[in-house]
Amino acid sequence: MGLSAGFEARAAALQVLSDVLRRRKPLDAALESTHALDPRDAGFARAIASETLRRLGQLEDLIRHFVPKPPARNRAGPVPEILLAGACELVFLDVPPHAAVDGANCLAKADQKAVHFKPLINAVLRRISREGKDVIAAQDAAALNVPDWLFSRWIDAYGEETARAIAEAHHGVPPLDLVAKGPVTVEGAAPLFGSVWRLKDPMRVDTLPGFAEGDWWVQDAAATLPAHLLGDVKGVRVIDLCAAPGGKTAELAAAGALVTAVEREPARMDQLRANLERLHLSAECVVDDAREWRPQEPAPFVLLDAPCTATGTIRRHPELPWIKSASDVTMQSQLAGELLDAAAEMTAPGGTLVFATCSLEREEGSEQIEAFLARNPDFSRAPLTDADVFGHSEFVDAAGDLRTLPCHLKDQGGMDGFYAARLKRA
Ligand SMILES: C[S@@+](CC[C@H](N)C(=O)[O-])C[C@H]1O[C@@H](n2cnc3c(N)ncnc32)[C@H](O)[C@@H]1O
Repeated sequence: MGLSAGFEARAAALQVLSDVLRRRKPLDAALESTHALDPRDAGFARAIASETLRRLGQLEDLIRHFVPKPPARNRAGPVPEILLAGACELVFLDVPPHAAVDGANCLAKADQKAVHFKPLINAVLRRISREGKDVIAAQDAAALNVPDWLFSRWIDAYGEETARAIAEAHHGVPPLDLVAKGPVTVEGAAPLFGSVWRLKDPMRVDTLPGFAEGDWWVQDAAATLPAHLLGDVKGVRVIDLCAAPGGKTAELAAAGALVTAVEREPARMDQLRANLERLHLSAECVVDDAREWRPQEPAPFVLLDAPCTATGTIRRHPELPWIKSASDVTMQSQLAGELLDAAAEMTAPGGTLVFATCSLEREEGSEQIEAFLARNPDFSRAPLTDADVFGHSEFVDAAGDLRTLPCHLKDQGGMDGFYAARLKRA
C-alpha cells in the first residue's frame, strides 16, 4: 500500500463523522455520501465511522489521556474527527500502525485548518499505537460509550447490571436478520425463531439468493414480535399505523391479513410500496397523519408501531446516543400518547390493539400503557404467554408485556430492544 492508499475512504469517514457529530445527521443518511466510492473504500469508510460511533466515549477518553487540552473545535477544522478515527483504526480495527498514522497525517495535510496540527496528530497517534490498548483495557467501556443522561435512565429502569449488559451488547457488529415470507429455507442463514433466519455476518442483501424472488425481507428478530402478538389474522382486517418502511405490514400481509397501512411521510410510503411489490404482497396504503385519519369502520385488529427515540436499535444505529437527548424522549412520548388515543378509536369493540415501540425508555413504553389504561377503562391488558414469544419467557416483563433487550439472545448475537403491550377492547 502506498502512503495515500485508503485516503478516499478515510476522507469519506471523516465527512460522515462530522455530519453525524456536528450536524446530528443519522448515520445511514450520512453514509449515502460513500455510495459513490468503490465498494472496498465504501466498506472501509463505513467500518471506521460505525466503529468510531460505537466506541465514541472510549475514544474520547483515550484521546484526553494523551491530549488533556484538545484544540478548540471551532479552530481546528476536522482535527477531532481525524484523531477519533485514527485512534479507532489503531485500537479497535487493528489497522497496522504505519497505515493508520500515515492515513491521519495525509488527512491533516489536505485540510487548511488541520495542517497546523499535523505534528500533534502524528505524536498522539504514535503514542496511541504503542500504549492505546492498555488504556482501553483499563476503561469502564459500558459506562463511557453511553452518554450519562441515557445510562442513568437505563440504570433507573433496569438496574445497573442489566444497564451494563445493554451497553455491552452495543459493542458488537449486529447480525443480519431475514424474515421468510413462507415456509422457505433461507440459504446460508440459521433459523432463530418464528420465520426469522439469522446471518452472522452482515452483507449486501440484494446479492443474496431469494432477494430478487421476494422470498424474505430484512427485519430484526425483535421487530417481528409485535405483529405476531395479534394472533391469527388470516382473512381479517388489520390497521397498521405508522407503517413504513413496512416490515410489520409485510408480516401481516404474509399471514393473510387484509392490511390498511397508514404512514405520514409520502417518501417512506413509497419505500413501503416498493418493499411490498418485491415481496409480491399487497396492502391498502394511506398517506396521512394517524392522529387525524379514521377508517370507515373500526377494525378487529390495530397495530401501532409508534415513532420513538429508537434507543432499542443502537446496535444498528450507533449514532443515536450522541444525536438524541432527554428532550427527544419527552417529545416522542407526547406523540405516542396522541397516537394511542387515535388507535383506540379505530379498534372495534372486542378487538385487539397492539402498541409497540423500539425504545428502551419507559416513558415511550410501559408508562404510555399505564396512562392509556387509566384514561380508557374499556381497554384492558391481554398479558403475553410463553407461546406468544416462541417460549422465550425472558422477553415478557412482570406486567405481561413484551420487553426485549439488546442483551437478550446474547450468544446468538443479541436483538433489538422492543416494547409491546397487547390490549383488548371490551
Ligand atoms: C418506527 S417507524 C415504523 C416502522 C414500521 N412499522 C415497520 O415495521 O417497518 C415509525 C413510522 O411512523 C411514521 N409516523 C410518525 N408520526 C406519524 C403520524 N402521526 N402518523 C402516521 N405515521 C407517522 C414515521 O414516518 C415512521 O415511518
